[in-house]
Amino acid sequence: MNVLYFDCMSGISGNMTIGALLELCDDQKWFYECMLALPLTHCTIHISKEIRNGISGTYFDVEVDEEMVQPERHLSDIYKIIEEAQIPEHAKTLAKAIFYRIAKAEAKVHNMMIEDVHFHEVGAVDSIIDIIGVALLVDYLHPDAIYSSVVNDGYGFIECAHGIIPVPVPATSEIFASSDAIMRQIDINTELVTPTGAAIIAQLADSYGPMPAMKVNKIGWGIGTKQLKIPNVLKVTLGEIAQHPDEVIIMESNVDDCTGEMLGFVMEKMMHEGARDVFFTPIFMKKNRPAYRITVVTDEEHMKRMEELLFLNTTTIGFRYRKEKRHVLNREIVDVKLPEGVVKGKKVDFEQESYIYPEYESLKSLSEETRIPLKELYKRFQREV
Ligand SMILES: O=C([S-])c1cc(C(=O)S)c[n+]([C@@H]2O[C@H](COP(=O)(O)O)[C@@H](O)[C@H]2O)c1
Ligand code: NI
Repeated sequence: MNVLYFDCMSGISGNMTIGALLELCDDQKWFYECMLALPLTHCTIHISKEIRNGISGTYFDVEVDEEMVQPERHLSDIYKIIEEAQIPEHAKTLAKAIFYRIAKAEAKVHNMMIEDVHFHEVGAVDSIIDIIGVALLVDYLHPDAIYSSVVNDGYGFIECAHGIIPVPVPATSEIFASSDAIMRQIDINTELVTPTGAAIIAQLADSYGPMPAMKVNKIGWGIGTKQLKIPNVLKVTLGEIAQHPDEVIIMESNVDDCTGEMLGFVMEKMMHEGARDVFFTPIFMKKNRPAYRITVVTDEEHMKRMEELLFLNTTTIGFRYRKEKRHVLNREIVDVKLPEGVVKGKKVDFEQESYIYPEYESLKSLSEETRIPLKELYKRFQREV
């Protein structure tokens, strides 16, 4: 599974993200062409190599012609620009979702309706270019998952169109408050996370924490505008990890009046009709009744059918359900040759090791064919892998 890991040691902004992601692309020509085709005028894109504390990276900057007054833009105007851009549909959806986060936060901070928010700095031409650019690059790199470090912001005050405002700036705080993002303040007396940067990471990151174990393939450094005592860089790592994040639905019901035959029957039906797993746990219910908890592991697609099977085939009159995250290892079915025949095995990789486990049905068939006991074939299988 290909992943991107954002190390937001010096916070995050739109231009730092573009700089870092550009360094991860083998070919950048298509990116310039898409950006130049955007329906925005009186601005020039500059891409250069710069150094912060000895670390070289890509500095992406949009120079806006100050002489030309840009129109005041609402969210609907920005959506129109995104819609008209010659970019893939997925990049458009992503760019709109990032802008929506900013608009929602601005509306909350300034006590306005989202439709009435008009963008001055956040939402000016450079932010539009930054956000569309980020969406394009993420679409191009199409990672299976994106993780982030805890996002560092500074402290103190900064001056912007509103006057002097505290750091983290109100829009950034709001964006984080309405997402799962995890942030902290570090000992740097300025803004490290811009509202655009906050909206990008809040939209992209699946989770926050230290970098997971991965095979590192490439590193991109995005340079921040300010000179700080720490390196003002965003480090994005492109890597591969063996785990695959996934979501399942867990349905549960406690029954004290269901026979063993009914339970066995419903389990068979559910497994046949797409449940990932069904199991029973002995429990003691109210009124000291020995009973069973029925647990069904399923997905969105099969949940409705599982509900029908549960109500039709057991005595239950209700169930609880929840979504749970899970991590599974990537797996591949392989043939393992034994002197007696071929057995199918499940091959999984974890960190530097590979493991192969026999597929029971395949082992059972060979045992029936050869009359060699299953446990003996199991031992022979282990010797071959
Ligand atoms: O323009 C507006 S409304 C604005 C609001 C806020 C709030 O926190 S509210 C902050 N700022 C500052 O503008 C610059 C540019 O931000 P980008 O995200 O476009 O890079 C930045 O310093 C913000 O803190 C502007
Ligand atoms: Ni504002």
